[in-house]
Amino acid sequence: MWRNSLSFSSKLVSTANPRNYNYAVGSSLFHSQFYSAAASTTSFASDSLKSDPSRALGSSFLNTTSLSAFSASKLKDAVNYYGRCYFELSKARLSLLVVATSGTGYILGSGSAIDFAGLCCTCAGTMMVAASANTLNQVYEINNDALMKRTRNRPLPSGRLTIRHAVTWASCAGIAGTALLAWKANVLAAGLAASNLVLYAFVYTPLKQMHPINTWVGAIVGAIPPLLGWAAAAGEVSLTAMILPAALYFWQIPHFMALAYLCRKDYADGGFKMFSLADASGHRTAMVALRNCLYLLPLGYLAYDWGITSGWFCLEATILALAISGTAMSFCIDRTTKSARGMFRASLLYLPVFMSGLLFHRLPDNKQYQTAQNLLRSLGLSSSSALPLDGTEQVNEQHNVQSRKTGARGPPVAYASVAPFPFLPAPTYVTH
Ligand SMILES: CC(C)=CCC/C(C)=C/CC/C(C)=C/COP(=O)(O)OP(=O)(O)O
Repeated sequence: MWRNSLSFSSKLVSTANPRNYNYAVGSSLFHSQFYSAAASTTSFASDSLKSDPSRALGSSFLNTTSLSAFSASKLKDAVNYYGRCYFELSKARLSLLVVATSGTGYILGSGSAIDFAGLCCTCAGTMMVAASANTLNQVYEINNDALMKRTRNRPLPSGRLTIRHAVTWASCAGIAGTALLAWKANVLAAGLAASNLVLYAFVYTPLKQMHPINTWVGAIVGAIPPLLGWAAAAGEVSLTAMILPAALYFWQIPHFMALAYLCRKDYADGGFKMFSLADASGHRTAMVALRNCLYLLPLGYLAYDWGITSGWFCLEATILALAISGTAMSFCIDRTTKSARGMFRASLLYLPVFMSGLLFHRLPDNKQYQTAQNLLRSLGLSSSSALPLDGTEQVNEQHNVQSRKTGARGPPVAYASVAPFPFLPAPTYVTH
């Protein structure tokens, strides 16, 4: 199917390109300069020039008589041209958001001292792998993108770049990004990035044309980068690493439900099987969005309870989740473009505010450590072998022992979190 799509796509590029190419860049300064310089200095067929200017660029470089014709300004134009294409192929804004989630995951997974060189390498590696994944997504969807208003001017459907060029770019970026993560972070982070690329480009992307479940698979793809960031910093993933991935997973459902509702005609034209297309009234779409907004409610509390943030974050994240749930509720009641747009805008606000709050109220590592210790002990699991104590923690441990002797209990919130269910007897807070 992948191969069929590629060969079909290349036919589409070669037959439809001249018109699209002229439409896309025909009026640009670059096009006129580049075309005349290349055409006058090489015997290259104008068809191939139109289908991919890079061929003409390469050919002209090989031709010594044409070298002088290529002035610095034309080179600059070519750099701008391809820079723009790579920017669009990479869906740079989306990739930057992915990098932000990965960077936040890195900081949360760091100890009290953040390794800034490691953070930069993790962000750069994530950016490259995300750019590669997004390019492969566009290679696969070239025919569908050509049919949608939102996407028809992308570099491939508009004919500004060939498939081969895009695949080469995706391969270089993907391999370089994964290697950087393996080299400067660890194999776990590199493995998560590479698996996520496969999940996005080879599972989610074909699923978009097959089944509405694609949105949930896409939500997993979006949730992995913060886990990757945590793994890059901590060298492992744990339950406490799951707060931001969980937020991203649940957040994406209302975000994409709103988008799929607002652009449903476009998605139908493109041949995508979005959830909203099989739901003419929009009722189920709105209910799914609301349900997932409500799942965001306990995350602030869990971040506090697991010792990742202070109690302020619990309060702020709960208010934030209530706000986005409110917009989802109004979309449920009044299924109009206006209310769907309201939910979409709220989703755009939610993520940066949630991540900023996480970073702002983040607790130093030893507090997280203490909470993990308490959690394990409360569950009757000895943590001493798995988590050796350092000097500071030994002081805290002595304090805990003292508390045990005096019968002092742990904080009520932490206590509540380890009670199995309200109807079961609560466990003793401190066990040995
Ligand atoms: C490290 C790594 C590999 C990260 C990748 C992260 C990534 C690409 C997340 C995007 C998640 C997602 C479902 C986007 C929508 O794509 P879409 O295909 O629906 O968007 P479109 O309709 O605009 O093409």
